[in-house]
Amino acid sequence: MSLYYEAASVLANAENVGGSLKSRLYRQKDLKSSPAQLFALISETSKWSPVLKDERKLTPVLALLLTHDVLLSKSGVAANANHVLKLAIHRHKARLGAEFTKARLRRGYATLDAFREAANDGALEEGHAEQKRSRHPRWVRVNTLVTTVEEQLATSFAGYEKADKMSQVMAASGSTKLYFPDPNIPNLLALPPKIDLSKTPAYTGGRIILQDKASCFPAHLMNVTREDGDVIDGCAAPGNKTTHLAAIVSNAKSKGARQHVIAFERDKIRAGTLKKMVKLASADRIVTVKSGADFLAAAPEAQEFANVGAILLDPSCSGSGIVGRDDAVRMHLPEQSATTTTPTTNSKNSKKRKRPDEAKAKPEETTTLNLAMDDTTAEETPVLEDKLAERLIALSTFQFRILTHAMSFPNARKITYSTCSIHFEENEGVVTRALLSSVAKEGGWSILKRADQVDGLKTWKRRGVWEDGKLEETISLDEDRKAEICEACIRCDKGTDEGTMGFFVAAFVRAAVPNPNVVATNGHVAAGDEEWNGFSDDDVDTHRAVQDLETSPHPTSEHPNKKKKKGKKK
Ligand SMILES: C[S@@+](CC[C@H](N)C(=O)[O-])C[C@H]1O[C@@H](n2cnc3c(N)ncnc32)[C@H](O)[C@@H]1O
Repeated sequence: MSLYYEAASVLANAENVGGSLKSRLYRQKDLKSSPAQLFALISETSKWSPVLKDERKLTPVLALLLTHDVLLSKSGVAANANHVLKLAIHRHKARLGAEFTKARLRRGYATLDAFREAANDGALEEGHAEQKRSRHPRWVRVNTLVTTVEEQLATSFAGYEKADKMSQVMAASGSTKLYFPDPNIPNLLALPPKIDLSKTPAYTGGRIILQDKASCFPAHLMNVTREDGDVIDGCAAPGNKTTHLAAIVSNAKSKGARQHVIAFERDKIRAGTLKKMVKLASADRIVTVKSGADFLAAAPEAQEFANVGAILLDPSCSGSGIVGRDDAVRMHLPEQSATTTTPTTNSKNSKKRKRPDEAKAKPEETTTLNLAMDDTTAEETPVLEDKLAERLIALSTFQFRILTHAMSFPNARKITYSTCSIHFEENEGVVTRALLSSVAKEGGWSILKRADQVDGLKTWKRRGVWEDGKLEETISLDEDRKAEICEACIRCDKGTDEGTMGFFVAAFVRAAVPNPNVVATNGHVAAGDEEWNGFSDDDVDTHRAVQDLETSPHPTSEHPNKKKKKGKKK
């Protein structure tokens, strides 16, 4: 019977453990219930919580979880017949059933099935009509390592109709069988926002990958050819861009080249997710995962990177472009003041011993609880407004370092740099500072102009936006140069008709490097490119620096606003 107590404790998250709901459940080693069962209970209950929160006889979270199971779970409450919670909820079963029917009729649903469909579509949420207008489609990338779009349309999406416009897909309910082929990214389909593909054989078998459109831009913009040799993904987990790169590389490979993707991931736990995703996508024959490996510590001139001609960088960022995912859990809790009787009490005077998981639970201060459902996006957590300026300095310092480090790989000819941030500092700011850096100038790097970008992205209309006053005063660019940089940068905005999250990507190129395939055979780098040695193992742990600016200042002096930080208390 720990199921409900454990679910309540996970939801209360008294210890403020970070990460998505799924990662918290799977990381917690002392759970008695299965993480999958807990996840199912919490996510299903959340769908019904706008209705069920009106139950006022139990502690808020327990009331929701138990009411859900007593009314809506096929097998009822998962407990022995004489368990205190089961008895408590069953005492109210008849009344709950009657209230539930009234709630259904009040909302205008004639049958339970119609009510269920509305819950699954999010229609029970307040402001649903408003949200519907700016909904985020379910983007599906067909994994061409194992299948084709044609095959998926004939099998996994058999019976789906092709929409004429994106707007039709965005407004459709979760049960509408509709798709829209994306005009910018090959092998990408937009499906209705609330569609649940997570249990389909195509998803669990790795034939389709749920990846936001914007997140497909970097690998596509890279436009990998067989001449590019191996490709590094410098910040890879959970691996959406890695497997996308692998699919593109495999396409080039079929024309005769032997190319690999080398995926760096500094966080070992996230590297575990990355490995699973790579295997699931059947990309393990192409991708080598470097688990726990810091890309900043990779020696550019090492033999293992001699054939690296392209580097994709999608480093940690503020995550300010991430949209509230449609599959996020939004739990509506009963009002705290409404808690009247509880089978186990949190009252100070109670003589009854508290269960440890209950004792940990802090009182719900809000009536809604928002939880990220899974880890398939990024590792970013929202930044508080008052900490934003500091975080942006820390993040952009790290981003600049990682980008210029990539520029120091002697045989690299292409780099993409992306973030899911909307901030100039992390985007056009980093790009400009990197372009003006000595490593870029000496290495002959320039930004990939719009006219030279791959089909599909050349025509993408959202471009970079310049913000004066955000770079240090010593950087002075004329208006033409600013406009040129912005035109080369690609942006995606959230809440638009295009159905993307907020995103930024730019690419860098250079021509004057030897053919990587030739270099790979002799293992030597071209003369003249050796001066830049990248960063050593002794450099600061940037991840810590990103998370804690106060205690771990950055060693590089190249950040524009760093001077302003001088003298700051550490
Ligand atoms: C924004 S996420 C990457 C998302 C990924 N590209 C995708 O599309 O699935 C950034 C990742 O980079 C990792 N990371 C940050 N700094 C790194 C470094 N110096 N070396 C290797 N990995 C790093 C973080 O742990 C995190 O998993």
